[in-house]
Amino acid sequence: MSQSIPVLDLGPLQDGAPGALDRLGEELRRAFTEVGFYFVRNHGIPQSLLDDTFAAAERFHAQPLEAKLALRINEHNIGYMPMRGATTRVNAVGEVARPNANEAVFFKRNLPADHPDVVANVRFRGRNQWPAGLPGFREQVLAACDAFEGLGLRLLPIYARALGLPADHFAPFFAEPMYTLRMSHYPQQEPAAPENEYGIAPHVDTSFMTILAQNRIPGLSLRTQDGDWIDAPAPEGALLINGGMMLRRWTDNRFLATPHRVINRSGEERYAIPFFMDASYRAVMAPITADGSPGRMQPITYPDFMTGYQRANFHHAAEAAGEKVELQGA
Ligand SMILES: O=C(O)CCC(=O)C(=O)O
Ligand SMILES: [Fe+2]
Repeated sequence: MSQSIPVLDLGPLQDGAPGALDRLGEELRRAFTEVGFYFVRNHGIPQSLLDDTFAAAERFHAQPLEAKLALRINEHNIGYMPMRGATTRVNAVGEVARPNANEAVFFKRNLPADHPDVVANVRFRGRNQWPAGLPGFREQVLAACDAFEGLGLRLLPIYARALGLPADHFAPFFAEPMYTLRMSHYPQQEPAAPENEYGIAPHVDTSFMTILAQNRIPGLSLRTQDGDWIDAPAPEGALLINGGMMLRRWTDNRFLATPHRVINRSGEERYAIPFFMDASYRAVMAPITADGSPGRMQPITYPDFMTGYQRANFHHAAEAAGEKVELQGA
């Protein structure tokens, strides 16, 4: 029914206003049962930090291709993915799309070389790959990761209330959240570009929570429950948040994972910085059902889900063609 994206204002919660958490919980429940996306205002991340992070993303992508290719994306989904380097195989609207017209670089939690998971080469627990010639870049990315993670953690009590649970329900599952910061660059697509060429083809994220910062250039749209595509703009001071397959699954399909896509025919360069956040690596997510019953899906961990997802989407034909299948939000 709702054709617009709800806006949640975190201000009253910050100020300790009575009833604020329950009110936001109800707004979030509606957002995730009707739309699957919401904006947050008064989210606590300074605009200057977002601006500086966009500047860092532009500096990264302005490097010569060889410098970026030196950081080529690996099995942990960390590193640089070249322009048209991946195709969205699991296409939310069932069409065959061309390789995505964007380039992106992915970072995860910055683990030290002697971390036990790094030493054991645990999948999705690899070390970040940093560019050699960009002073200050690493510090900026780390500051952005800390800020987005902080916001994600502050939102968890609202998710708990939206599901009728005690405010601290999710805390033990997010002791050390998995996350991926993606810096995407969408070049202008030619007006004459084929219909099935997207900046990013219609897809559903894998994440529990995606916090999205966009620069001022439009291009993102989402598909409503009615099947219409509506624009998801980037209003000043607001961040856009959505849920992916992990949220849908964990909530026993009660919360939506809404398909979305990017087309950049704005005539300008578009940058976006999504932050995909998930539970801790070893946290077991058992379905949270309305009546406390076991639910339809098996309990699962992040690595089990991600490896199963990748296997399900693996096409030998794609591999033979040297094509990388996009891992959304790994
Ligand atoms: O670029 C955007 O605005 C959204 C990108 C996106 O959906 C993704 O990276 O999963
Ligand atoms: Fe996405």
